[in-house]
Parts: sequence; structure tokens; C-alpha cells
Amino acid sequence: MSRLEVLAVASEVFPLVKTGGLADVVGALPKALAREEVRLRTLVPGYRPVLAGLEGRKVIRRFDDWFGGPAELLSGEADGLPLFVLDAPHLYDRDGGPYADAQGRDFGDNAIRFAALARMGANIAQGCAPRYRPAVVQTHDWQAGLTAAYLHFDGGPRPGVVCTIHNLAFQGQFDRALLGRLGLGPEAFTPDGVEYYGDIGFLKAGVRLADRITTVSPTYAAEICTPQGGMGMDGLLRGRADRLSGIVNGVDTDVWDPAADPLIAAPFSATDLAGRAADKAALQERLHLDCDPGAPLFGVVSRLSWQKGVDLLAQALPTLIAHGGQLALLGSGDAALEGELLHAARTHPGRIACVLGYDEALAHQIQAGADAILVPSRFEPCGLTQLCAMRYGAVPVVARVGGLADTVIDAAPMALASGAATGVQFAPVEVAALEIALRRTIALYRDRPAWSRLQAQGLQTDVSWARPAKLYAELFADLVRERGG
Ligand SMILES: Nc1ncnc2c1ncn2[C@@H]1O[C@H](COP(=O)(O)OP(=O)(O)O[C@H]2O[C@H](CO)[C@@H](O)[C@H](O)[C@H]2O)[C@@H](O)[C@H]1O
Repeated sequence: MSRLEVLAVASEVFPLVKTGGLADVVGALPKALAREEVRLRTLVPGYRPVLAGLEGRKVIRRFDDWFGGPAELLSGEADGLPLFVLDAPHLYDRDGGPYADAQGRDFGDNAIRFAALARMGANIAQGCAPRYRPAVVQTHDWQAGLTAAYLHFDGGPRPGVVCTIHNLAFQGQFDRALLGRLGLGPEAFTPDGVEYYGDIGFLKAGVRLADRITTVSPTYAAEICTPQGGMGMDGLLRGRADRLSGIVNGVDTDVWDPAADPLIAAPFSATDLAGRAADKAALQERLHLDCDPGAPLFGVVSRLSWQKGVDLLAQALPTLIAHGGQLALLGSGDAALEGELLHAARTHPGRIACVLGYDEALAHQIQAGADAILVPSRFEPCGLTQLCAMRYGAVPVVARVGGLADTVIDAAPMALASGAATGVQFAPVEVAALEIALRRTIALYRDRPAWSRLQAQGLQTDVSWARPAKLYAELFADLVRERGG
């Protein structure tokens, strides 16, 4: 089998720049796909941490004016990942995060910043990097969506294009007046092009013009074809349903390895969970929770947004407390919700701890020390924290939506008796159902044999990238065959 060359275009990549699960996936896929004879090289924007982490930096091309300023296309590596980097200081050399300033306000020129990235993706796909001709381009989320449009409207030979949706809630919708500045002609502004409800739709362009569309679980792939889950794009997605598929994410089992995790207090493994008690104690101590080994300790690691349903959890906290539970929450996002959670922590000292902010080490410590990980999302394309939970012997308690429905097997009596169950699911995604799930989980926790079975089954579940990587490799190979490659 000869190696298949794939160019990924993405706005985040772990470990250099991450605001959420997108970065984890973009960072883990190249390693996983290398085992499947697919060579994935990723184009990312030259944000400060990306340039600082780039090794073996080489300038491939220079541009005097790339969307309003000079730019360079660089190649190099970071943490073993082969990268292309678009170094355009006028677009990416800024304080703040990848999308917003230090105060959390979206940059006003995000349309230009990510059109510049997508245009470079298209140029590389067309051969602008010497001796590099990818057979497939994989674009991640709206930030890379226009790549498909540039390739389509340029005409001429092009690789196959796969548009991967990690979250349909973020669509990249911008004023039509920008069309010319994005380098697109009026012919592109049609329903079969980039037009989207009278604006320009970056993700829409990808969904309309890519050869294949993937998302990160089969259930989410089905949900986004419905008016309830389609966020305005369901009609288009239904029309392209034969091109759409869902591949469940994995987790990087080197980064998430409880037996060799330098960030946790005590290592443990699937066959010897003894260290978990020390991890629980260390977590309780670090977060000033009562040092009670018998209290069921729930953990949450999440962006705090409507999607994640943490507001429902805030309302269900009296139930959690009344049944003897504790909560360790790490998250950041919605300011009102942050305030509500801090208030709950002040009201229940020793029982509820909330850390606001982004903290990779604490995320690992919560996975290792919590008894259960809560994911009460209103929608969830895949979700990674429930997968990490299974790998770390924490029992996932999840809303029955999207990838959560696909990855956790509910502890219904038969599933528990047969040893198949790995966690607790609840539906509908409402406070009352969440409260029932909390009570069920605490009852299961107090039934030690049942709890051990849940933990053991989760620990045995393969949450690695091995299977998903095979599915991506098949999809890429299939696309190349279809295009006569
Ligand atoms: N405050 C914090 N501190 C430290 N770490 C934190 C953190 N908040 C979140 N994280 C970490 O960020 C990642 C979040 O990934 P998720 O998949 O759960 O959600 P996200 O909605 O960002 O991703 C979107 O893309 C991914 C990838 O496809 C889909 O799984 C998902 O459903 C979709 O919404 C996890 O690795 C988690 O540990």
C-alpha cells in the first residue's frame, strides 16, 4: 500500500493552541493515521504560541500582500507533528486567543483571518509548496470551510475535499459586502456556492462544495439532518446525506494514560486501581473539598456554554448535595454561569469546588480523582471528556445526545448484569432527568460490585484512535478512488 498524502487545514492544534476538543482531534489524528499509511500534514495560523513551538522552521514561500500584509508560508514540526504555518503578523500576531481578544471579544476581522488561512490551504492543495501534492484536503470546522470554495471556483485540477464538522453551532457567517475582500467573485454568491441566508457562510461553503462531509459521531450526523439539530443547515445536509458520515473521535492514549500521567498524584491502571484513592484525596485537598473517601465525587471539565448544559447542573446541585455528593468543576466561558457556580461553591464549602479558567493539569487530576464525570450537554457532536473518563476509571454520566449516546452504555439492569454497561445516560436533557441520573449514579456508587463492574467495563473500552483512524483512512482512500486517483 502506498502512502496517502492528506493536507489538514485547521485553526487549532494541540499542544500548541487549544480552546477545545477541535485541537485535540487535529493534534491526535496525524499520529493515528500514520499507522494507516496516511501522512497528514496540517496548515495552521501563525499565532504566537505556534511560531514559538515550531521546530526546523523553513520558509517555503513569501507573499508581499496576503489579505492586507506581508506573509510567509513556513514548514516545520511541533511535537512530531508535520506542520505548515501561515505566518501573517497583521492577522495572527495578537494578544488574546485564536478568535477573540484578551477580554473575550471576537476579533472584528475574523472573516479575513480565516479566509486567509483557507486560501492558503487551497494554494497548497494546488501545488504552491514544492514537491507537495496532497491527494485529499481535510478542512476542520468553519475556519477552514472556504478552502472548498476557493478550489471549486478556481477550477482546474484539485484534490478530493473532506469537510469535517466538529460543532455545527459555529458556522462562520459574515456580511456579503466582504465577498471581494475574501477574493471571491460574484459567481460564488449563490445557494450552490457561499451564499447563506443572504450572508457568506464559511461552513456552509464547505458543506455544499466538499466531496465528503464528516462529523464526529453517527448520531450527531443524523441529528444535524433534522430541523431540531440542523441549526439552519439541515436542508442542505439532508440533500447531501449520501456524502455525510459520522466517525467517533478517539483520545490520545499517550496524553491520557493513567499509568504514566505526570500530572496526577498517583498512577494506576486498568488492572490495579489502587492509586485512584490517592488521586481522589489529592483532588479533594487541592480543591478544599471535605477529605471524605466515601463521598461520591462528581467531576466536570467543560467550556461553560449553553451547549454543555452546565446551567442545568447548577439547578440540580441541591439534589447532588442532599444525597451526599461532592462536585469538582473546571471550566470557563459564560460569565453569568461562572457567577452562579461560584455562588454555589461559596454556599456549599467543602462540597462544591469551582475553578474558573483553563488548566490542563487540573483536567487530568479531575479525571483521575473523580468517581464520575458529568456531561449534561444539550447537544454534543462527540465529546471527549466521557472518553477520558472511561480511560481513567471514572464513570461517565451523560445526556443521551450525539456522540454521548454513541459512546456510553447505560447501566440499565440488563446491561449491568451482562457487564456491558459503562455509565449512566439521561434523557430528555432537563433538570428533572438530570436529578434522577444523579440519584441513580449515587445509588450505583454505593453498590460496590455494580460500581466496580461499570469502572472495569469503561477501562476495557477502546477509546483510542485505532478504530477511528482506520475509518478515516478508508474514507480518504475511497474518495481518491472515486476521483480516479
Ligand atoms: N477549563 C478547561 N481546562 C482544561 N481543559 C479543558 C477545559 N475545558 C475543556 N477542556 C478540555 O477541552 C476538550 C473539550 O473537548 P470536547 O470534545 O468535550 O468539547 P468541545 O465542545 O470543545 O469540542 C467540539 O469538538 C470536539 C472534537 O471533535 C467534539 O468532541 C465536541 O463534541 C465538540 O463540541 C477536552 O480535552 C477537555 O478536557
